[in-house]
Amino acid sequence: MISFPKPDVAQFLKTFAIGDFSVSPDESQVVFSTNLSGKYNLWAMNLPSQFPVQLTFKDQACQGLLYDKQGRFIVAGFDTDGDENTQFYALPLQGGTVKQIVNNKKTRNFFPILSEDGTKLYYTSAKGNPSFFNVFSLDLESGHEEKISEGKDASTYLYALSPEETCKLYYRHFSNTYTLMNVKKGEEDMLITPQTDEQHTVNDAVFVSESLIYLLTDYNEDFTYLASFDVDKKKFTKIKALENESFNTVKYDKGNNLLYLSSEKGVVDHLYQFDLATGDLVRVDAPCSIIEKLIVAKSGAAYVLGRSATKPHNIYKYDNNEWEALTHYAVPGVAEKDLVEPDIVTYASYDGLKIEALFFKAKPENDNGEIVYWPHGGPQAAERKFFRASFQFLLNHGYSIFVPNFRGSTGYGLKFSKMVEGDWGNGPRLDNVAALDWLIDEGYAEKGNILLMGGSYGGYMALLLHGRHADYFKAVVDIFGPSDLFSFINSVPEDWKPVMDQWVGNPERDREKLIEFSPITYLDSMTKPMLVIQGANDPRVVKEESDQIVQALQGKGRDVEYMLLEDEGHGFSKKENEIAVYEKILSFLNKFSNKKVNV
Ligand SMILES: CC(=O)N[C@@H](C)C(=O)N[C@@H](C)C(=O)N[C@@H](C)C(=O)O
Repeated sequence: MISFPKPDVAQFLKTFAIGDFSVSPDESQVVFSTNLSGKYNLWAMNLPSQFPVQLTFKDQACQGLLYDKQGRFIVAGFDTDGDENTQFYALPLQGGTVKQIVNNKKTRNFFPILSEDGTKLYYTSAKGNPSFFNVFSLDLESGHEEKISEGKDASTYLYALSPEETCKLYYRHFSNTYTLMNVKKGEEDMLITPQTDEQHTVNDAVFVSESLIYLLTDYNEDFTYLASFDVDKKKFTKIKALENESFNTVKYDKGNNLLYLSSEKGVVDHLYQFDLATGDLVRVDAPCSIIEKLIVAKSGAAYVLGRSATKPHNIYKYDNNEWEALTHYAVPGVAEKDLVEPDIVTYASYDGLKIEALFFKAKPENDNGEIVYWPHGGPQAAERKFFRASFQFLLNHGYSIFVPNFRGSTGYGLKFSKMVEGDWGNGPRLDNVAALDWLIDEGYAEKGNILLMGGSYGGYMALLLHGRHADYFKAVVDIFGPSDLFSFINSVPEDWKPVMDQWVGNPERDREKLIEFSPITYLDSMTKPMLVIQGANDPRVVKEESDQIVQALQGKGRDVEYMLLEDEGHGFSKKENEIAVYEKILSFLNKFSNKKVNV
């Protein structure tokens, strides 16, 4: 029998992803943004056919995707090569001709919302107010545009309209752990959570009538619960909480008088139906461990975009108590059983704080004995049970991967998430050191023999661990990590700047701390070979953050390779680039593998 070689990097990375999706009002079409052609474009399935047809050829990732409420056209946002300056376009249901409807060059635009009759597009924009944003109403027939709201003390987004459009809901982002919503009815402006000086978040809300809103908030609690706000009575009511679990999405099923709720519990998500008449909350078994988007159609059918550790992005439909997969993405030629499901482990940090981590162990037949240590990005994010082609191909090539949800991560309550604020380089760093010691004590790794790799905040942490604890590692990969917190604070998008004080620190007030927390302070001890990867258009962690650390280390004669991607931002959206990046990473790591890899 003929034998075939092991799957290579390209094969794993030819697993396609889905960035966003929407369902037409009559449920006859599903549109989704996917990299099926190697670059992100919109594709559609004209149901019941699941054969996808390509609608756009812009080769750009989509942000903001919705149908006209009468199902006559689609609105989609695209940026250019990762610059995050999203502009809006309208297109016919069968694609082809795309018409640009918002063209605010070099400006960030967000959250398109169409009026019920499809004549008006509401959107939030940095135009004229780069820190706090303005909201515009654009008449799609005449092209006349009106500013309807001006953000003042926080980035302010138009979030939703009531069914008859008499109320507008605004979302205000003061920091990642302090977000409020206000409802505006005529000239009256009301907060939908009680007034307090205690920081809390409102992370989703839905109108079920002109005057009743259901919202998800952690006001007065650590985990996000379901509450309601009656606009006429100005009354907030707590409805339903779960233990150590935060609701993060709420959708309304009018026909069945139900709410669909998704929740976050550590490294997995759950899905529920909440009966508004009886108050019963029923868990619905989801076909994936992470729910990235939930849509409830007028018919009551629910649509989910989700993924699991061993299953890439797919769209599923839930109807009559049954799930149907509408897309069938998988790793080409690799069975799910040959992919690795992570173990969930818990270890105690330096101060006794319990930290949850995912440990992906290479299968014995592949294992090369190497450990890749991956601090996640965000930092107010988490590594969860979701598919990463990059992890699965490294595992297939023998590398085990350890990922801790250090303090500051999401999924463990508001207090835990706040623990990184103003403390980028101490508590979270020591949680990482405790994880490294745990790996050594448990016999999984040896000091000095660990491979360190991270992206964004994870890249920052990789640089900082390299600078302060180089003796644990033999080589380091930094993917667009901030290298100097002073220059990082100065170069982030304008709307992030008001957040930096609480999130990272103030360059004057916290000068000593920011020096201590900046990787560039520790150049002398960064002695291990490094690979640095950066997207030239990254607006979050700009190219200069990588340029400066590479130049400084190369100036000292250190072994540092630099890979710059001209047409990418904060991530690798084009298959060709993604494959080149991970081929580079694999060959870099293979140089340090004790057991020569059988490729
Ligand atoms: C709403 C928002 O974008 N807030 C930002 C301050 C934020 O938290 N951004 C992160 C998602 C982010 O991009 N962080 C970088 C540094 C990363 O680690 O990916």
